[in-house]
This record gives sequence, C-alpha cells and structure tokens, in this order.
Amino acid sequence: MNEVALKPTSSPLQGALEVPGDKSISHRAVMLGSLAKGKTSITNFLTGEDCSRTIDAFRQFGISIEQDGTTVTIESNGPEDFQEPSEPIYFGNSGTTARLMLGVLAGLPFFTAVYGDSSLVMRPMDRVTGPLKKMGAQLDGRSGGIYLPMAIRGGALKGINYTMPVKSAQVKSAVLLGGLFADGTTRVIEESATRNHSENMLRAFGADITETNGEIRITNKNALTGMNVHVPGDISSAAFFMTAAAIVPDSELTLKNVGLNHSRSGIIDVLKQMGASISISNVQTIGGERQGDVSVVYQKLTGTIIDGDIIPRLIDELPIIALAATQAEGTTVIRDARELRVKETDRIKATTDGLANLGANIEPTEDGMVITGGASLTGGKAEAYNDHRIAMMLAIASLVTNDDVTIDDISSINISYPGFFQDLQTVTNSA
Ligand SMILES: O=C(O)C1=C[C@@H](OP(=O)(O)O)[C@@H](O)[C@H](O)C1
Ligand SMILES: C=C(OP(=O)(O)O)C(=O)O
Repeated sequence: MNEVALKPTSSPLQGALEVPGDKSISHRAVMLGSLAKGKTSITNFLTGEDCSRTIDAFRQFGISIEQDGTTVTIESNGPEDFQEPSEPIYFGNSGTTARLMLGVLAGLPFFTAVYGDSSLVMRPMDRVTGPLKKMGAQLDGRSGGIYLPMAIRGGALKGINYTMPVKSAQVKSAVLLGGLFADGTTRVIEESATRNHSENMLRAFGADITETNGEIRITNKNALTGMNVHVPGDISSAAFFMTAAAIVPDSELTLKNVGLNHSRSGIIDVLKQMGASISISNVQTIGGERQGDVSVVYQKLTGTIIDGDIIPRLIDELPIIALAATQAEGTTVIRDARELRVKETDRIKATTDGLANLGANIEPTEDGMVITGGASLTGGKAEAYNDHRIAMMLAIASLVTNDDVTIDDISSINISYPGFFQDLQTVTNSA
C-alpha cells in the first residue's frame, strides 16, 4: 500500500513546467519504429510503466530497443525478421498496448499468447478482435473471446471496410495496423473524430494512408522506414496542472511544449467555455503534431455542459474536469461518456465516489455525471482504484480542500506520470 495523506494547501501555482512526453505518441513511436526498416530515434519518450510494456513486447520479437532515459533507439529489419515469442507477452495495465498490439499480432505469421494485470483483464477486447477476425486473423480469449488472456495466430489478412461502432482511437489504430499487413485496402469510417496520432505517424513513416471526411484508407504497399520522432508533452498530464491553475486563486502557470493536436485539446476548449483564462504561444508542428506553450491565469469558473463530439477529444480528462466543476459556480453536466466505465476502472463511479467523499455535490448518471459546484471541499478519504488519472485528480483536489485528502494508493501514477509529485511541488513552492 502506498497510502498518502495530502495536507490542504491553497498555495497558488506559479512559474513554468514541462510535463513528460505524450503516452499515446510514445507507444506508437515504439510500434512503428519496430515495424519499420532501419533506425528510429525517439526523444522525450514517456518513461511511464505503460510505455515500457510496449517496449518489452517488441523485445520479445527479438527487436533491439535501447533506452537511455527519455531517448529510445530502435534498430529493426521490419516484421519479416520478427521471431515467434517463446513466452506469453504481458501488457500490464495498458489498454493502448493491448489493443494496438492485437492489430500488429493479427498480421504476424506466428502464435502469441498475451495477458494483462487485474484491471486490463476486465477491459473489453472484442471491439478489436471483431474487426481483426473479419480481416482473417485467428484470435481467442477468455469469456468467449472478449477478454485477456488471449491467443493469436496471425498472418494472411485481407482489407475490410470498417465502420466504427465505438468512438475509440484504440480500435481505429488496431484496424489500421492490421491493414499494414493486409491484402488490398483497409478502410475505417469514424462518425466522430478520435485521436489521430496513428494516422499522423503512419504517414510520417511512409505508409500509404489517406483520409477524407472521416474515412481513413491504408494500403499495404510501402514498407515503413525508420526515422526520428520527437514526442510532445502529454496534454492529458498537463491537464492536471492546467486545471489546478484554473481553480486555485492567484495562480499563473505556463505548461511548455504541450501537444495541441485538435483531437486531444478538448480540455482547453472546455476550461475556456467555463471562463478560464488560457493563452497559447510558441506554436509549431513537428511530425504532423501541433505543440506549444499553454498559460493559465486563475479566474472564477462557471458550470457548463460537456457532451457529443467533444467527448473523444477529452475522454481521459473527464475526472479532472469534474474536479474543476466542483469549484465552478452553477451546474456542470457531462453526458455521452459511457466509455469511462471501461477504462482502468469505472471512472464514472471512481470520480463521483471520490469527489463525494471529499464533500462535493456530484451524482453519477449512466453515461456521465452532474456536478453542482461553488462550495469548498471538506477533504476526507478516497480510493484511487489503482487508476493513475483518479489518483492524480484526488491529489490536485487537496489544493482546494479544507482538510487532508487521504488516497489509498498512489503507485498507479507511475503508469503515465512518474515525476508528478515533484512537479506539483515545484509549481506550488515557486510562489
Ligand atoms: O489510442 C490511444 O492512445 C488512447 C485512446 C483512448 O482510448 P479509447 O480508444 O478506448 O477511447 C484513451 O482513453 C487512451 O488513454 C489512449
Ligand atoms: C485509458 C487510459 O489508457 P489505456 O487505455 O492505454 O490503459 C488512460 O491513460 O487514461
């Protein structure tokens, strides 16, 4: 157990901070770098546990991957040289590793067994095995093929046209990765845009991929070629500090080099909609990924409605947005976010239980929550349910409570943000 009792501090957040590299982009850089021929160098790689699971998976195929802090170097001859792993592959807590790797494994002509931790084995995999089976892969798993552990016999795929039934970048990416190995063209049609890092990076590595009006097409024509990838700061990590600065009076904080890809920046739109003072500067685009500095100056927030197409653009930020809503004047309604129920934990339950324990007026709904804000939080005990995003949200809550916030276990934070508490200390002490 790593229980902590965090003292309430109303100390404003000041100065500048550079959050670690983006988790989604770090995973994809290792995957495409391993599938490419030649050398790939990744800088500002996220050293969190989830991305280590992706590195370990490719090492099991015999790929040479060297890691020196946030720099990762991959030397590969491409998938023809991958070896059949002699041991099952462990995906840990990482949904992105599991779902995207199933797309890769579907295309590799050998047998693999895969498993995950106690959270990952409860997360639905049929959303990716469904389309991959249509492409010709043989996959089976627990409970009739829905859950890990799973066994895959890959190879000989054919392109399909796939209209996505769930708004999920992991599903889209798994099908596109399968499409890299399939005969003919693979088409994915999405109704609402989800994060497009796979498309951006596949294009940069030389894949034959095009996109028009929500239809993405990939053809197995060009081998990928190794390249240099610089990973921008993770907006999902920056979100904790942006929100903290937006709710703690007198804060004035800049988050530097944050990824600002439109498919990820819903948090900025929502905070602005709630009245936050946010400005963006030093914008540049590297490898198809927009990035820049985000400055937040404290200003009183008001409640809002969050639903529809913006949900996939801020899905991982909804727990911290719920905390912002507890500090905003009026009511905030979050809808169309049923996907939160199948993350590392049921995030609708974890967020509403946790914030209610700290004194918030918050109610779960089937696909979201309703928060009546404006009152200060008391503090108290709350469970992180072994979910990094919940643990960090509860830690940020201690900046606005009257008494201690006790969190049962904070070790999950290493999944996506190993230096979180040091960074929190830096910006709260520089006032
Ligand atoms: O593709 C990705 O890197 C991710 C996609 C999202 O999941 P879904 O595709 O399940 O929505 C997100 O919640 C997850 O943190 C990372
Ligand atoms: C849902 C998340 O990740 P994953 O699906 O990769 O476990 C997350 O990081 O919030």
